[in-house]
Amino acid sequence: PWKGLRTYISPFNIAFSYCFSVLTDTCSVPVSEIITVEETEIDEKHYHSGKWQKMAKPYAFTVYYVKRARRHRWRCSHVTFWCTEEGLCNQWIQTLKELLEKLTCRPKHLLVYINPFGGKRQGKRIYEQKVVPLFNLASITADVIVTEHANHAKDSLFEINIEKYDGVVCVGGDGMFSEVLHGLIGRTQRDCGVDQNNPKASLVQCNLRIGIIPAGSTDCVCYATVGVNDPVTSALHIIIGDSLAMDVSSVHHNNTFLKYSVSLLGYGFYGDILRDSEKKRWMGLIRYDLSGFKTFLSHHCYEGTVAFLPAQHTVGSPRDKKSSFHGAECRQKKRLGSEEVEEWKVIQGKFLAINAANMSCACPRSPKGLSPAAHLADGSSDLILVRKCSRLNFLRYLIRHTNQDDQFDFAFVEVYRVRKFQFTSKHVDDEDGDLKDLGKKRFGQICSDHPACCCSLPNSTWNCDGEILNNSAIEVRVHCQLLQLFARGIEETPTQEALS
Ligand SMILES: CCCCCCCCCCCCC/C=C/[C@@H](O)[C@H](COP(=O)(O)O)NC(=O)CCCCCCCCCCCCCCC
Ligand SMILES: Nc1ncnc2c1ncn2[C@@H]1O[C@H](COP(=O)(O)OP(=O)(O)O)[C@@H](O)[C@H]1O
Ligand SMILES: [Ca+2]
Repeated sequence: PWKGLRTYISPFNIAFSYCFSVLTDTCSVPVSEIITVEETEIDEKHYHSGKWQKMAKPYAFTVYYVKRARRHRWRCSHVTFWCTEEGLCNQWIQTLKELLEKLTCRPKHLLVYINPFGGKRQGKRIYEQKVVPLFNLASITADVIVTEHANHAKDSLFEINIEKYDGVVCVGGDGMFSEVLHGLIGRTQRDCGVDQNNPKASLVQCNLRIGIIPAGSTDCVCYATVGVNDPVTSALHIIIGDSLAMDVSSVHHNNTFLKYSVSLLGYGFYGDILRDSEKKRWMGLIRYDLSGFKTFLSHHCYEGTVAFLPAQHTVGSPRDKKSSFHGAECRQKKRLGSEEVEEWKVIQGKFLAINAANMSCACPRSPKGLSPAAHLADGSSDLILVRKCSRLNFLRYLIRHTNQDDQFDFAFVEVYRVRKFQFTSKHVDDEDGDLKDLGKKRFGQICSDHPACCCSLPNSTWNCDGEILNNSAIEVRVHCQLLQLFARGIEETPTQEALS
């Protein structure tokens, strides 16, 4: 019946493998990657354009599906199928729609937060121009909140009736994602009666998944979980209902909850960059380069003690060559029995940077990230200690984040996979004054007393996913798979044929 077809679909494929094959360009698309199926109106012009005239009145339907493009990008593509029998055409539409309805992982109704001031201030435009048309195509409805101030999204998640949504979408950068995550985790704990201030409490997993439409400055969470910071790709992962579990670290100070962290928790270098760059927010994205350069020249180191609990339950090490990223599967060897003794390790010294990476922290600046083999969902974090060294050595260390060389292969760099850690500065936090003033003054000054080595300063601040923490002494614990994203992890690069 499919005479004169431009494209041909095999019923057998649908029946047996939930796939359809487009024989003309031989591609196969799993039903799970079909965005939608629509009846196609055939206009008079099209019909009389010659090609179809010999055929009886044709009927057609269009399948919209995910097509992979270069460098982990996804695009919406479509193919139209024609035939002369109305009944058969309808049957195809019906069958495909039924198959799609069985995919219960797909969201229907979403709550969207847009930070209009993130990154290049394009959040609203990106959402309206790139995401809305795709959500409409997929019949996804959304309630949209454009934030009016910092913490708007977080606070609103404590009040809103979240039960009617299938997910929360944040349009912005890592800071905006962090807000939504605090709102969602905080709300879940409140609803379940768990006290976030108790560092030993076992937190309850969130039911709603979060989708990130990248519109920020670093977009590291999106980049490291999708493979690219591209709004269309992220929208498509949301539409097809992908899920990716991820670990979340809780940060406490003196039995008081401070923050959660999913990507980088950094003291010293990244803390100083962030503190300096916040004053330069008006500059946009280059603020990080300027502050980075300035912080690099300042070359401050900080004295303190790091105590950590090595992760014995995980497979693999931070020094593995191949990224052990792959996603949702939790690569735990075994659950630790409560009778197993926890052995803390203690390291004291002067550090240029202390970084805890819960994920690779890959971003456009560093495509393999701070800890390329960090695992997203194994209940561990990679703790990187960069000890006092010369500027030249620190520069060599930084440069290795941008190429294929091993950034851990230095005598002054150590890396551990941990479940918990604590940091205490040699100089105790003085909340009401002296040190803070000192802290304010010291930024920007290039140490002239010790030009060759480091200038030791009392305290830095923690950079917690792009937010500043005011205490230097912290206690950190990784919560395995506390959160789910609309993502699937970074796919193996498809072969050239698959792309053509
Ligand atoms: C010599 C070049 C060295 C480049 C080394 C780059 C390593 C970059 C790793 C970045 C990891 C980022 C982890 C994610 C952090 C975000 O959560 C967080 C918030 O993001 P948001 O603004 O989107 O909300 N972003 C940040 O904290 C920004 C970190 C920015 C790091 C910039 C580093 C620039 C270093 C420049 C050194 C220059 C030395 C020049 C010597 C001649
Ligand atoms: N309407 C708003 N006005 C001011 N700040 C906001 C607003 N909405 C969100 N924020 C805050 O802006 C900060 C940075 O946002 P983010 O989207 O991460 O952009 P960037 O990647 O450029 O830092 C976040 O900490 C968030 O709390
Ligand atoms: Ca992890």
